[in-house]
Amino acid sequence: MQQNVFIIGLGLIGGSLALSLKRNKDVKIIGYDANGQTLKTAKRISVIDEIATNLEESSAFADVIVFATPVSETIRLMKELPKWQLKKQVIITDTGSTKKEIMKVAISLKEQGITFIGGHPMAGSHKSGVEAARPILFENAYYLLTPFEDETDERVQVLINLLQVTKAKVVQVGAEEHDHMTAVVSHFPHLVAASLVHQLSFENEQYPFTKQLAAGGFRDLTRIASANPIVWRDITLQNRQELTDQLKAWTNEMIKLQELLSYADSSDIENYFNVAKKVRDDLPINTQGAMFSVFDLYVDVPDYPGVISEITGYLAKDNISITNLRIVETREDIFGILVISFQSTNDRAKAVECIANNTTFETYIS
Ligand SMILES: NC(=O)c1ccc[n+]([C@@H]2O[C@H](COP(=O)([O-])OP(=O)(O)OC[C@H]3O[C@@H](n4cnc5c(N)ncnc54)[C@H](O)[C@@H]3O)[C@@H](O)[C@H]2O)c1
Ligand SMILES: O=C(O)C(=O)CC1(C(=O)O)C=CC(O)C=C1
Repeated sequence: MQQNVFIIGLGLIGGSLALSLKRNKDVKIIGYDANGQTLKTAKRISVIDEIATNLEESSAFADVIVFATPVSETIRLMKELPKWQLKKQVIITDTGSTKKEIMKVAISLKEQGITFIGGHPMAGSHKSGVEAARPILFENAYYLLTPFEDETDERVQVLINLLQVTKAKVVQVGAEEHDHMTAVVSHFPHLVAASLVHQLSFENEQYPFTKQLAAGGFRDLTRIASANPIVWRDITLQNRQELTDQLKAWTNEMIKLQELLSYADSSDIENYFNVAKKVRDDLPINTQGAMFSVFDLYVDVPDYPGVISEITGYLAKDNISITNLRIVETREDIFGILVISFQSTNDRAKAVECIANNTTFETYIS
């Protein structure tokens, strides 16, 4: 039976969800975006099947409505929702990175007999907009749902069944717990990344060459500072309390570091890095999701003209698609490091084999 899914907000996440759900031939995607150009692009590149020109009217055809808008807009739209024409059995969900404030607003929907099940796919990127959307974005990632405690299993199961095609790992959590955990692994790291970039910018006034030296380490650590400021403004505002708590804990950690520096005890310093390395190395980095949404491969390449097109040529011949390519200019010897990004671990593994079969270049996975 055909299921009509109405996605509101067709950026990175709404677009990726649309592309992913469309793989189920029984699902039809109706899309809406406040930006008319985005809406047209979404239709032109087949992210959606049908354009919705009017929120109130298009909602009447939807079995499932997904808000994939910045979280403040999601709350504003949720408050308008009871005025829209809705099917009796419609399920409303969202993709927002915060859940507590959204579930508070959902209480009034529930009181009006409307089913709302909060959602948050733990995968994404610093890129935004419909052109960045990818059907495989959610594969192997956690997809958190925050239904009300007394929501019927049958209603939650309808949403879980719909999401099955994304190949995400759907897990149910409470909204408060959600906002605490995501503050730790996602929201607070974004604040830290932004603050490091501010620090560089300040430093750069006196030492302009510093920026040129920002190579792999700084770039890896601050990639997420390139994300959409509106999305992150809203997340920060909605999860302000948890972020304040994280900032306090981080400040205490910095005081510990200050002490380590002032005592200059080499074994304590080494131990500090050892503990961090162990915890970091034990993270489940080979799965997609909160940890990685791109899969990088490092290739040691000799410096001769045409070497990059040679490698991309081998990959193209083996039908391996790449999502990004860059050269890390950290060394001045005859080899450079080419960093190639792939959409999945599988593509990256195939690339390792392909490069080994065709060249003598060393490859590394960070
Ligand atoms: N970017 C990530 O990594 C990520 C990951 C998981 C969840 N999320 C959450 O998903 C949501 C969308 O994020 P994104 O990264 O796709 O952002 P995005 O900037 O790529 O897309 C947001 C889209 O929403 C549209 N929009 C804004 N207000 C609207 C409105 N009132 N009506 C209709 N459309 C509107 C914008 O025009 C834009 O196309 C956010 O709530 C975000 O917190 C983001
Ligand atoms: O991979 C990234 O660039 C992301 O920022 C993805 C990320 C994260 O912080 O991990 C961002 C926001 C989310 O709500 C979920 C995932």
